[in-house]
Amino acid sequence: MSDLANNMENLSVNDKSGSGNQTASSYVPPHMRGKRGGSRGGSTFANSDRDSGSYSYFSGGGRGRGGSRNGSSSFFGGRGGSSGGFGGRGGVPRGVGRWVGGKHVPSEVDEALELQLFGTAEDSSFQSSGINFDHYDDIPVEASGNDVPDPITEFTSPPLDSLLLENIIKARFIKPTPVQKYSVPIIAAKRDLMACAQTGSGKTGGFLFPVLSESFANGPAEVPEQMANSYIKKAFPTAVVLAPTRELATQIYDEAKKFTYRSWVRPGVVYGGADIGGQIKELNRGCDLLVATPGRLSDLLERGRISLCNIKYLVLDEADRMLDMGFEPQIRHIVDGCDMPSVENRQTLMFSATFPMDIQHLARDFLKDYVFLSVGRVGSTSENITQNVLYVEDGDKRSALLDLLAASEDGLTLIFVETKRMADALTDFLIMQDLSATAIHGDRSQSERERALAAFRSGRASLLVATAVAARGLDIPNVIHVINYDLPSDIDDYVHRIGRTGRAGNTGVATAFFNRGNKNLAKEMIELLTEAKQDVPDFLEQLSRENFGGGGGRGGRGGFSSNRNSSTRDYRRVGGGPGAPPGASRGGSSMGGGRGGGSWGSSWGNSGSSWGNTGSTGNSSASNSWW
Ligand SMILES: Nc1ncnc2c1ncn2[C@@H]1O[C@H](COP(=O)(O)OP(=O)(O)OP(=O)(O)O)[C@@H](O)[C@H]1O
Repeated sequence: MSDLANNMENLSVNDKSGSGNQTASSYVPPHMRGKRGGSRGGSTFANSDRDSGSYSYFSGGGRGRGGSRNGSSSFFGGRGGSSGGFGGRGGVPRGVGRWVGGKHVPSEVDEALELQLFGTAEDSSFQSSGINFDHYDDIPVEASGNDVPDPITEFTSPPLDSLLLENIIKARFIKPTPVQKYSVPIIAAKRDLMACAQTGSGKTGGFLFPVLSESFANGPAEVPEQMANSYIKKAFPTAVVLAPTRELATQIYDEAKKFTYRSWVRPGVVYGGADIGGQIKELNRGCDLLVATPGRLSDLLERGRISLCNIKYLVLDEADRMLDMGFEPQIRHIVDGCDMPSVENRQTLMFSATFPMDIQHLARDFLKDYVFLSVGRVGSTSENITQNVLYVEDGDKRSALLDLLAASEDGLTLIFVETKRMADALTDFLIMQDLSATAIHGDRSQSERERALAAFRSGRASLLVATAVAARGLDIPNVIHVINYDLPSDIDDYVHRIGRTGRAGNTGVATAFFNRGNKNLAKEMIELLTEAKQDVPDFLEQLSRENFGGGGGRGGRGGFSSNRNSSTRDYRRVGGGPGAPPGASRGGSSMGGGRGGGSWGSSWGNSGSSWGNTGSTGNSSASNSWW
């Protein structure tokens, strides 16, 4: 158990003695009295931030991973600019190779760009430095479907393209993670894939490696003649990766920049909330692998700036989220309502750490004869994460939080709340306590979000208060603690949230504040904790018993049995096989609640009809207005 976990054992968060006078300028937690200026309080950051009157004044340009490393890199890595990823010299892109006469001609080595993309082994802001995936070998892997290819055991060329292998080595990836071991040969065998693997276990490489390896070896697809003569200049990507948030899209793009280094493949990224004109300009310079949020991609498709006619690979990252109610119409529009090749003529790849049965069922519309891959149990949490569940009444949460933070080791702490308003209020409160906090949520502008994330990644703000917008996919090294100040209503969201720590073989701590308001989650929390070999507090058992018969189940999602065991496998193997009508397995829940059969059922018939109303931002306003 980590020191933090030990420290927390001594906490009594219901001890009201420490919670009085919360509005005083500086709260002193019980065990810190007489020790002010501990690990967090009194940082120069906090002071300067308060002087500025608001937590939003962070200058960009942190050294964190992802889009924020270059400050400007979230917009096509500053290609053509002086600082960003492929920054051009006199218009010649650095690190971009060519495909000439049926041959791949990699670009010259560019040491400065290499340093920017891959960092050094000593730089802890590059997560892959010194991590160890060895114990992942014990994790059970299940691959179901027809003729599943054997996994690879090492990164070698062949089967991987030699340039890709060089880039993998430059990234200091020593051996493939379990999901990568399987996904590489499955995708190389031209199979569709639904892959479920724990948070932080390398799913991004799981789709990038096989897609890029094939692309490097076989070159670009020809643009159809009638398209080439189009009046409007268009981009013709061969692979499109859809992600639910701008930050995740940017992060995937940054990973793609590493692994496409020196190759003919040019990655690009488009997302809402940013200047569309600048994005179109970048697309016009060429884009072979496009990472996009669905709303902005729909917008660019409508404007005729992108054609999907050459798509060989459609990737849905966080696929369950992408097919959830908010995004599904947009995805259907992109997939069925434009010029993307049919399911038979493209490969469709879905990745997530969670894959509820109802979403698996829906996903079959987009897949053909796919392999279902589960690494660990679908929706399980990593044993690398020590999970604590504390009983805290709503009114005691602030003081409990301060107690926890005071007991924390140095490092980054991510605090999840349910609403944007709460995110702002709690951040203000933390800053009032001289803590270095910032916030990320859907009401903040794109540049504010980027600055907040950059400040957090670089450690200038050690606390990030976030809504669910930061729950999925974000890969931030040194997050040592995730606190669910407010729990989500869906257990899968909890799984993704705590997965922001304990990534890539590292350890982390997750603490949840639980009270009667969360009792619908009690049963699934117990299952999850037990499965991950964590302590289950007595009050949770008691609340679960109280709630028994009260329609627990999947919280907001509902649909299938509340028993996680029955929803952690390939749905084709637990009844409701490919031939089953939609209602047969989706409506089979005895727990009721959740999606609400009526509206869910109706979305099947409405494919693509309502997408246009959801706007052009990265996130569907229909589904996430609270975050
Ligand atoms: N084979 C590998 N060797 C070393 N590091 C790796 C390897 N594959 C991935 N990583 C690193 O592990 C971290 C987590 O990877 P990634 O973000 O792809 O996880 P994920 O499974 O997509 O997580 P999430 O479910 O949260 O989206 C990243 O920092 C990545 O660079």
